[in-house]
Amino acid sequence: MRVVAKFGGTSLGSGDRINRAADSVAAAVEGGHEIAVVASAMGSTTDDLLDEITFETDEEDRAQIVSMGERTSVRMLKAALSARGIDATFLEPGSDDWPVVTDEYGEVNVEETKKRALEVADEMDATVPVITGFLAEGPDGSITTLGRGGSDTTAVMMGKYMDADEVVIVTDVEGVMTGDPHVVEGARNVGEISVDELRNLSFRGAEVVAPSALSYKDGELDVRVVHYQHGDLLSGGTSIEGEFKNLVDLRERPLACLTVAGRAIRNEPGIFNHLSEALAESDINVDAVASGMDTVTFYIDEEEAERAENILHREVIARDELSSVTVDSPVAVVRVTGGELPNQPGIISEIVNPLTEARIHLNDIITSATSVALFVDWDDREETLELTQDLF
Ligand SMILES: Nc1ncnc2c1ncn2[C@@H]1O[C@H](COP(=O)(O)OP(=O)(O)O)[C@@H](O)[C@H]1O
Ligand SMILES: N[C@@H](CC(=O)OP(=O)(O)O)C(=O)O
Repeated sequence: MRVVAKFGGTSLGSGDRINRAADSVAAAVEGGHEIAVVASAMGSTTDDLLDEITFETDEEDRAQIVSMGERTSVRMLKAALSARGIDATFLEPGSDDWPVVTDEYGEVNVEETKKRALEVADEMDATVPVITGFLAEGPDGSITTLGRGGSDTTAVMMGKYMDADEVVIVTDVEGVMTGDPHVVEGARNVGEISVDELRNLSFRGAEVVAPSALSYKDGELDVRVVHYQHGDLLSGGTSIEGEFKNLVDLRERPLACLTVAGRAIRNEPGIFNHLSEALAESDINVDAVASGMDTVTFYIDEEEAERAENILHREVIARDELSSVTVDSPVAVVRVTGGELPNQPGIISEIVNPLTEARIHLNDIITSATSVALFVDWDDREETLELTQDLF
Protein backbone atom coordinates (compact mmCIF):
# COMPACT_ATOMS: atom_id res chain seq x y z
CA MET A 1 0.00 0.00 0.00
CA ARG A 2 1.17 3.56 -0.70
CA VAL A 3 0.52 5.84 2.29
CA VAL A 4 1.17 9.50 3.09
CA ALA A 5 1.51 9.96 6.87
CA LYS A 6 1.24 13.50 8.20
CA PHE A 7 2.56 14.22 11.69
CA GLY A 8 1.09 17.37 13.21
CA GLY A 9 2.91 19.68 15.60
CA THR A 10 1.36 17.92 18.59
CA SER A 11 2.65 14.50 17.48
CA LEU A 12 6.19 15.88 17.01
CA GLY A 13 6.17 18.00 20.16
CA SER A 14 9.21 16.37 21.80
CA GLY A 15 12.09 13.98 21.14
CA ASP A 16 9.99 11.16 22.64
CA ARG A 17 7.15 11.84 20.25
CA ILE A 18 9.53 12.00 17.30
CA ASN A 19 10.79 8.56 18.35
CA ARG A 20 7.22 7.26 18.43
CA ALA A 21 6.56 8.77 15.01
CA ALA A 22 9.70 7.14 13.60
CA ASP A 23 8.74 3.78 15.19
CA SER A 24 5.33 3.86 13.52
CA VAL A 25 6.82 4.77 10.11
CA ALA A 26 9.51 2.07 10.47
CA ALA A 27 6.87 -0.55 11.34
CA ALA A 28 4.84 0.34 8.24
CA VAL A 29 7.94 0.25 6.00
CA GLU A 30 8.95 -3.11 7.45
CA GLY A 31 5.40 -4.29 6.71
CA GLY A 32 6.20 -3.74 3.02
CA HIS A 33 4.37 -0.45 2.54
CA GLU A 34 5.56 2.65 0.68
CA ILE A 35 5.40 5.55 3.12
CA ALA A 36 5.85 9.26 2.47
CA VAL A 37 5.99 11.44 5.58
CA VAL A 38 4.69 15.02 5.78
CA ALA A 39 5.96 16.82 8.87
CA SER A 40 4.64 19.90 10.59
CA ALA A 41 6.67 22.12 12.92
CA MET A 42 7.36 20.69 16.39
CA GLY A 43 4.72 21.68 18.98
CA SER A 44 3.89 25.37 18.83
CA THR A 45 7.07 26.37 16.97
CA THR A 46 5.21 28.22 14.19
CA ASP A 47 3.29 30.34 16.72
CA ASP A 48 6.44 30.94 18.74
CA LEU A 49 8.38 32.10 15.68
CA LEU A 50 5.54 34.36 14.55
CA ASP A 51 5.28 35.87 18.06
CA GLU A 52 8.96 36.76 18.00
CA ILE A 53 8.74 38.67 14.72
CA THR A 54 8.45 42.01 16.47
CA PHE A 55 9.87 44.01 13.58
CA GLU A 56 8.74 44.99 10.09
CA THR A 57 9.06 42.10 7.63
CA ASP A 58 7.97 41.45 4.09
CA GLU A 59 6.15 38.25 3.15
CA GLU A 60 9.31 36.62 1.87
CA ASP A 61 11.30 37.14 5.07
CA ARG A 62 8.33 35.98 7.17
CA ALA A 63 7.98 32.80 5.13
CA GLN A 64 11.72 32.18 5.44
CA ILE A 65 11.53 32.54 9.23
CA VAL A 66 8.44 30.37 9.84
CA SER A 67 9.72 27.74 7.43
CA MET A 68 12.42 26.89 9.97
CA GLY A 69 9.83 25.03 12.06
CA GLU A 70 9.07 22.43 9.37
CA ARG A 71 12.65 22.43 8.11
CA THR A 72 13.86 21.42 11.59
CA SER A 73 11.20 18.69 11.92
CA VAL A 74 12.09 16.95 8.67
CA ARG A 75 15.75 16.79 9.72
CA MET A 76 14.77 15.34 13.11
CA LEU A 77 12.47 12.73 11.58
CA LYS A 78 14.91 11.80 8.84
CA ALA A 79 17.62 11.26 11.47
CA ALA A 80 15.27 9.22 13.71
CA LEU A 81 14.39 7.01 10.72
CA SER A 82 18.07 6.61 9.77
CA ALA A 83 18.75 5.54 13.37
CA ARG A 84 16.26 2.70 12.76
CA GLY A 85 18.01 1.59 9.60
CA ILE A 86 15.34 3.12 7.34
CA ASP A 87 16.54 4.85 4.19
CA ALA A 88 14.98 8.33 4.38
CA THR A 89 15.50 11.65 2.57
CA PHE A 90 14.22 15.01 3.70
CA LEU A 91 12.68 17.38 1.14
CA GLU A 92 12.21 21.11 1.59
CA PRO A 93 11.65 23.99 -0.86
CA GLY A 94 14.86 24.32 -2.84
CA SER A 95 15.64 20.57 -2.77
CA ASP A 96 16.16 19.12 -6.26
CA ASP A 97 13.08 16.95 -6.09
CA TRP A 98 10.87 19.31 -4.04
CA PRO A 99 7.25 18.75 -5.16
CA VAL A 100 4.90 21.59 -4.04
CA VAL A 101 5.13 24.64 -6.29
CA THR A 102 2.98 27.75 -6.50
CA ASP A 103 2.39 30.14 -9.41
CA GLU A 104 2.85 33.91 -9.52
CA TYR A 105 -0.52 34.37 -7.73
CA GLY A 106 0.50 32.10 -4.84
CA GLU A 107 -1.88 29.33 -6.01
CA VAL A 108 -0.69 25.73 -6.24
CA ASN A 109 0.60 24.98 -9.75
CA VAL A 110 -1.36 21.76 -10.12
CA GLU A 111 0.25 20.41 -13.25
CA GLU A 112 3.83 20.90 -12.07
CA THR A 113 3.09 19.72 -8.51
CA LYS A 114 1.41 16.55 -9.84
CA LYS A 115 4.39 15.80 -12.07
CA ARG A 116 6.90 16.32 -9.27
CA ALA A 117 4.78 14.38 -6.72
CA LEU A 118 4.79 11.37 -9.06
CA GLU A 119 8.57 11.66 -9.41
CA VAL A 120 8.90 11.57 -5.61
CA ALA A 121 6.49 8.61 -5.49
CA ASP A 122 8.64 6.71 -8.00
CA GLU A 123 11.48 6.65 -5.45
CA MET A 124 9.32 5.45 -2.57
CA ASP A 125 10.17 1.78 -3.03
CA ALA A 126 13.76 2.64 -2.04
CA THR A 127 13.49 5.61 0.31
CA VAL A 128 11.04 7.35 2.65
CA PRO A 129 10.63 10.99 1.57
CA VAL A 130 10.17 13.25 4.61
CA ILE A 131 8.48 16.35 3.22
CA THR A 132 8.06 19.71 4.96
CA GLY A 133 4.34 20.35 5.32
CA PHE A 134 2.88 23.88 4.99
CA LEU A 135 5.65 25.10 2.66
CA ALA A 136 5.74 25.62 -1.07
CA GLU A 137 8.19 27.01 -3.61
CA GLY A 138 7.28 30.05 -5.67
CA PRO A 139 8.10 30.39 -9.40
CA ASP A 140 11.25 32.39 -8.53
CA GLY A 141 12.46 29.71 -6.09
CA SER A 142 11.30 31.67 -3.02
CA ILE A 143 9.59 29.96 -0.05
CA THR A 144 5.84 30.44 0.23
CA THR A 145 3.30 28.89 2.61
CA LEU A 146 -0.09 27.23 2.17
CA GLY A 147 -1.62 29.14 5.11
CA ARG A 148 -2.01 28.12 8.76
CA GLY A 149 -2.64 24.43 9.27
CA GLY A 150 -1.20 23.93 5.78
CA SER A 151 0.54 20.63 6.54
CA ASP A 152 -2.79 18.83 6.33
CA THR A 153 -3.19 20.38 2.88
CA THR A 154 0.30 19.23 1.84
CA ALA A 155 -0.54 15.70 3.00
CA VAL A 156 -3.90 15.28 1.25
CA MET A 157 -2.61 17.03 -1.89
CA MET A 158 0.45 14.73 -1.97
CA GLY A 159 -1.79 11.70 -1.36
CA LYS A 160 -3.90 12.65 -4.35
CA TYR A 161 -1.05 13.56 -6.70
CA MET A 162 1.14 10.60 -5.68
CA ASP A 163 -1.75 8.20 -6.38
CA ALA A 164 -1.56 7.04 -2.75
CA ASP A 165 -4.07 4.59 -1.31
CA GLU A 166 -4.36 6.44 1.96
CA VAL A 167 -3.46 9.63 3.83
CA VAL A 168 -3.09 9.27 7.60
CA ILE A 169 -3.28 12.44 9.68
CA VAL A 170 -1.50 11.76 12.98
CA THR A 171 -2.49 14.07 15.82
CA ASP A 172 -3.07 14.22 19.60
CA VAL A 173 -6.68 12.97 19.65
CA GLU A 174 -8.14 9.57 18.73
CA GLY A 175 -9.73 10.93 15.59
CA VAL A 176 -12.59 13.27 14.79
CA MET A 177 -14.53 13.31 18.05
CA THR A 178 -18.10 14.20 19.05
CA GLY A 179 -16.67 17.47 20.43
CA ASP A 180 -13.24 18.91 21.24
CA PRO A 181 -11.94 16.38 23.82
CA HIS A 182 -9.85 19.12 25.43
CA VAL A 183 -13.04 21.03 26.19
CA VAL A 184 -16.06 18.71 26.49
CA GLU A 185 -16.37 15.69 28.75
CA GLY A 186 -16.94 12.22 27.38
CA ALA A 187 -16.07 13.00 23.73
CA ARG A 188 -16.14 9.86 21.59
CA ASN A 189 -14.52 9.02 18.26
CA VAL A 190 -17.18 9.38 15.54
CA GLY A 191 -15.61 6.49 13.58
CA GLU A 192 -16.63 7.86 10.18
CA ILE A 193 -17.49 11.34 8.96
CA SER A 194 -18.21 12.76 5.51
CA VAL A 195 -15.91 15.33 3.92
CA ASP A 196 -18.75 17.82 3.85
CA GLU A 197 -19.56 17.47 7.56
CA LEU A 198 -15.91 17.76 8.51
CA ARG A 199 -15.33 20.78 6.24
CA ASN A 200 -18.20 22.56 7.95
CA LEU A 201 -16.81 21.71 11.38
CA SER A 202 -13.26 22.67 10.52
CA PHE A 203 -14.23 25.99 8.95
CA ARG A 204 -16.03 26.72 12.23
CA GLY A 205 -13.11 25.93 14.50
CA ALA A 206 -12.45 22.17 14.77
CA GLU A 207 -8.77 22.25 13.82
CA VAL A 208 -8.38 18.49 13.69
CA VAL A 209 -8.05 18.63 9.87
CA ALA A 210 -7.53 21.95 8.08
CA PRO A 211 -10.53 22.71 5.82
CA SER A 212 -8.42 23.53 2.77
CA ALA A 213 -6.94 20.01 2.93
CA LEU A 214 -10.34 18.44 2.40
CA SER A 215 -10.74 20.11 -1.00
CA TYR A 216 -8.17 17.59 -2.26
CA LYS A 217 -10.09 14.55 -1.00
CA ASP A 218 -11.51 12.51 -3.85
CA GLY A 219 -13.52 9.31 -3.76
CA GLU A 220 -10.49 7.09 -4.48
CA LEU A 221 -8.28 8.38 -1.71
CA ASP A 222 -8.84 7.18 1.87
CA VAL A 223 -8.14 9.76 4.57
CA ARG A 224 -7.93 8.76 8.23
CA VAL A 225 -7.16 10.63 11.47
CA VAL A 226 -5.32 8.69 14.22
CA HIS A 227 -3.73 9.37 17.62
CA TYR A 228 0.08 9.45 17.77
CA GLN A 229 -0.11 7.04 20.71
CA HIS A 230 -1.85 4.46 18.57
CA GLY A 231 1.46 3.31 17.06
CA ASP A 232 -0.08 1.57 14.03
CA LEU A 233 -0.44 3.97 11.11
CA LEU A 234 -2.49 1.53 9.11
CA SER A 235 -5.57 1.03 11.30
CA GLY A 236 -7.93 2.75 13.73
CA GLY A 237 -8.98 6.37 14.12
CA THR A 238 -11.67 8.12 12.09
CA SER A 239 -12.24 7.58 8.37
CA ILE A 240 -13.19 10.58 6.31
CA GLU A 241 -15.69 9.40 3.76
CA GLY A 242 -16.70 10.50 0.29
CA GLU A 243 -15.41 13.10 -2.06
CA PHE A 244 -15.23 16.87 -2.04
CA LYS A 245 -17.76 18.20 -4.56
CA ASN A 246 -18.69 21.48 -6.11
CA LEU A 247 -22.41 21.53 -6.40
CA VAL A 248 -25.04 23.99 -7.58
CA ASP A 249 -28.35 22.29 -7.03
CA LEU A 250 -32.03 23.18 -7.51
CA ARG A 251 -34.50 21.46 -5.17
CA GLU A 252 -36.85 19.60 -7.47
CA ARG A 253 -40.06 20.26 -5.58
CA PRO A 254 -41.45 23.62 -4.48
CA LEU A 255 -41.22 24.80 -0.90
CA ALA A 256 -43.59 26.86 1.19
CA CYS A 257 -42.27 29.61 3.40
CA LEU A 258 -44.09 29.89 6.76
CA THR A 259 -43.31 32.90 8.90
CA VAL A 260 -44.35 33.34 12.52
CA ALA A 261 -44.07 36.84 13.98
CA GLY A 262 -44.20 37.90 17.61
CA ARG A 263 -43.20 40.52 20.15
CA ALA A 264 -39.54 40.40 21.20
CA ILE A 265 -39.45 36.67 20.59
CA ARG A 266 -35.68 36.90 20.27
CA ASN A 267 -35.65 37.43 24.05
CA GLU A 268 -38.03 34.55 24.76
CA PRO A 269 -36.26 31.24 25.54
CA GLY A 270 -37.84 28.17 23.99
CA ILE A 271 -39.99 29.76 21.23
CA PHE A 272 -38.06 28.11 18.44
CA ASN A 273 -38.26 24.81 20.26
CA HIS A 274 -42.08 25.02 20.68
CA LEU A 275 -42.63 25.79 17.02
CA SER A 276 -40.29 23.16 15.59
CA GLU A 277 -41.50 20.54 18.09
CA ALA A 278 -45.10 21.15 17.00
CA LEU A 279 -44.07 20.57 13.35
CA ALA A 280 -41.97 17.50 14.24
CA GLU A 281 -44.83 15.90 16.21
CA SER A 282 -46.90 16.04 13.03
CA ASP A 283 -44.03 14.56 11.05
CA ILE A 284 -43.36 17.72 9.02
CA ASN A 285 -39.79 17.99 7.84
CA VAL A 286 -38.16 21.41 7.95
CA ASP A 287 -35.88 21.99 4.94
CA ALA A 288 -34.39 25.26 6.23
CA VAL A 289 -34.94 27.89 8.92
CA ALA A 290 -34.26 31.61 8.88
CA SER A 291 -34.78 34.06 11.70
CA GLY A 292 -35.35 37.79 11.68
CA MET A 293 -35.51 40.28 14.56
CA ASP A 294 -38.91 39.02 15.74
CA THR A 295 -39.80 36.36 13.23
CA VAL A 296 -39.00 32.73 12.59
CA THR A 297 -39.36 31.36 9.05
CA PHE A 298 -39.66 27.66 8.26
CA TYR A 299 -39.19 26.32 4.73
CA ILE A 300 -41.14 23.08 4.24
CA ASP A 301 -42.38 21.03 1.30
CA GLU A 302 -45.28 22.89 -0.34
CA GLU A 303 -47.54 19.83 -0.09
CA GLU A 304 -47.47 20.19 3.71
CA ALA A 305 -48.14 23.95 3.72
CA GLU A 306 -51.77 23.94 4.80
CA ARG A 307 -51.24 21.39 7.56
CA ALA A 308 -48.16 23.25 8.83
CA GLU A 309 -49.99 26.58 8.77
CA ASN A 310 -52.72 25.17 11.01
CA ILE A 311 -50.17 23.65 13.40
CA LEU A 312 -48.24 26.91 13.71
CA HIS A 313 -51.49 28.84 14.05
CA ARG A 314 -52.43 26.73 17.10
CA GLU A 315 -49.10 27.78 18.67
CA VAL A 316 -49.81 31.44 17.86
CA ILE A 317 -53.18 31.20 19.62
CA ALA A 318 -51.64 29.40 22.61
CA ARG A 319 -48.77 31.85 23.20
CA ASP A 320 -49.19 35.53 24.04
CA GLU A 321 -45.79 36.45 22.68
CA LEU A 322 -46.73 35.26 19.15
CA SER A 323 -48.87 37.50 16.88
CA SER A 324 -49.50 35.78 13.57
CA VAL A 325 -48.47 33.20 10.99
CA THR A 326 -48.33 33.66 7.23
CA VAL A 327 -47.49 31.53 4.19
CA ASP A 328 -45.77 32.33 0.93
CA SER A 329 -45.49 29.72 -1.85
CA PRO A 330 -44.36 28.25 -4.16
CA VAL A 331 -40.72 29.03 -3.42
CA ALA A 332 -37.62 27.47 -5.03
CA VAL A 333 -34.23 26.98 -3.46
CA VAL A 334 -30.89 26.86 -5.30
CA ARG A 335 -28.02 25.69 -3.11
CA VAL A 336 -24.32 26.24 -3.70
CA THR A 337 -22.05 23.95 -1.67
CA GLY A 338 -18.36 23.09 -1.62
CA GLY A 339 -16.39 25.11 -4.10
CA GLU A 340 -14.04 27.68 -2.76
CA LEU A 341 -16.89 29.52 -1.04
CA PRO A 342 -15.34 30.09 2.36
CA ASN A 343 -12.61 32.66 2.94
CA GLN A 344 -13.50 34.52 -0.26
CA PRO A 345 -14.29 38.16 0.49
CA GLY A 346 -17.14 39.32 -1.74
CA ILE A 347 -18.41 35.86 -2.66
CA ILE A 348 -21.97 36.65 -1.53
CA SER A 349 -22.16 39.73 -3.77
CA GLU A 350 -20.67 37.73 -6.65
CA ILE A 351 -23.54 35.27 -6.25
CA VAL A 352 -26.27 37.86 -5.67
CA ASN A 353 -25.29 40.55 -8.22
CA PRO A 354 -26.29 38.55 -11.33
CA LEU A 355 -29.70 37.91 -9.73
CA THR A 356 -30.14 41.61 -9.02
CA GLU A 357 -29.22 42.45 -12.62
CA ALA A 358 -31.77 39.91 -13.86
CA ARG A 359 -34.40 41.52 -11.55
CA ILE A 360 -34.84 38.27 -9.63
CA HIS A 361 -36.23 38.91 -6.18
CA LEU A 362 -34.44 37.04 -3.39
CA ASN A 363 -36.91 35.88 -0.74
CA ASP A 364 -34.13 34.78 1.59
CA ILE A 365 -30.49 33.86 1.62
CA ILE A 366 -29.20 31.39 4.19
CA THR A 367 -25.49 30.72 4.54
CA SER A 368 -23.40 28.16 6.43
CA ALA A 369 -19.60 27.79 6.55
CA THR A 370 -19.56 26.00 3.21
CA SER A 371 -22.92 26.67 1.54
CA VAL A 372 -25.24 29.40 0.30
CA ALA A 373 -28.96 28.77 -0.21
CA LEU A 374 -30.89 31.18 -2.43
CA PHE A 375 -34.69 31.24 -1.99
CA VAL A 376 -36.53 32.70 -5.00
CA ASP A 377 -40.00 32.60 -6.54
CA TRP A 378 -40.75 29.26 -8.15
CA ASP A 379 -41.02 30.89 -11.61
CA ASP A 380 -37.47 32.26 -11.29
CA ARG A 381 -35.88 28.90 -10.47
CA GLU A 382 -34.40 27.99 -13.87
CA GLU A 383 -32.87 31.41 -14.43
CA THR A 384 -31.46 31.47 -10.88
CA LEU A 385 -29.93 28.03 -11.42
CA GLU A 386 -28.35 29.03 -14.74
CA LEU A 387 -26.96 32.35 -13.45
CA THR A 388 -25.50 30.62 -10.40
CA GLN A 389 -24.06 27.70 -12.38
CA ASP A 390 -22.31 30.22 -14.64
CA LEU A 391 -20.26 31.41 -11.65
CA PHE A 392 -18.77 28.04 -10.72
N1 LIG B 1 -14.35 17.55 16.98
C1 LIG B 1 -13.03 17.46 17.27
N2 LIG B 1 -12.43 16.25 17.24
C2 LIG B 1 -11.11 16.13 17.50
N3 LIG B 1 -10.30 17.17 17.80
C3 LIG B 1 -10.85 18.40 17.84
C4 LIG B 1 -12.23 18.60 17.58
N4 LIG B 1 -12.48 19.93 17.67
C5 LIG B 1 -11.32 20.53 17.98
N5 LIG B 1 -10.33 19.61 18.10
C6 LIG B 1 -8.94 19.95 18.46
O1 LIG B 1 -8.08 19.70 17.35
C7 LIG B 1 -6.78 19.47 17.90
C8 LIG B 1 -5.91 18.86 16.82
O2 LIG B 1 -5.58 19.84 15.87
P1 LIG B 1 -4.14 20.53 15.89
O3 LIG B 1 -3.87 21.12 17.25
O4 LIG B 1 -4.05 21.44 14.72
O5 LIG B 1 -3.24 19.24 15.73
P2 LIG B 1 -1.90 18.99 14.97
O6 LIG B 1 -0.85 19.74 15.72
O7 LIG B 1 -1.75 17.52 15.06
O8 LIG B 1 -2.08 19.49 13.56
C9 LIG B 1 -7.06 18.58 19.07
O9 LIG B 1 -6.04 18.64 20.02
C10 LIG B 1 -8.38 19.11 19.60
O10 LIG B 1 -8.21 19.95 20.72
N1 LIG C 1 3.12 24.55 11.31
C1 LIG C 1 2.08 25.15 10.50
C2 LIG C 1 1.39 24.14 9.63
C3 LIG C 1 0.55 23.09 10.29
O1 LIG C 1 -0.18 22.40 9.63
O2 LIG C 1 0.62 22.89 11.62
P1 LIG C 1 -0.19 21.72 12.46
O3 LIG C 1 -0.21 20.48 11.62
O4 LIG C 1 0.62 21.53 13.71
O5 LIG C 1 -1.58 22.24 12.74
C4 LIG C 1 1.09 25.91 11.36
O6 LIG C 1 1.22 25.92 12.58
O7 LIG C 1 0.21 26.52 10.80
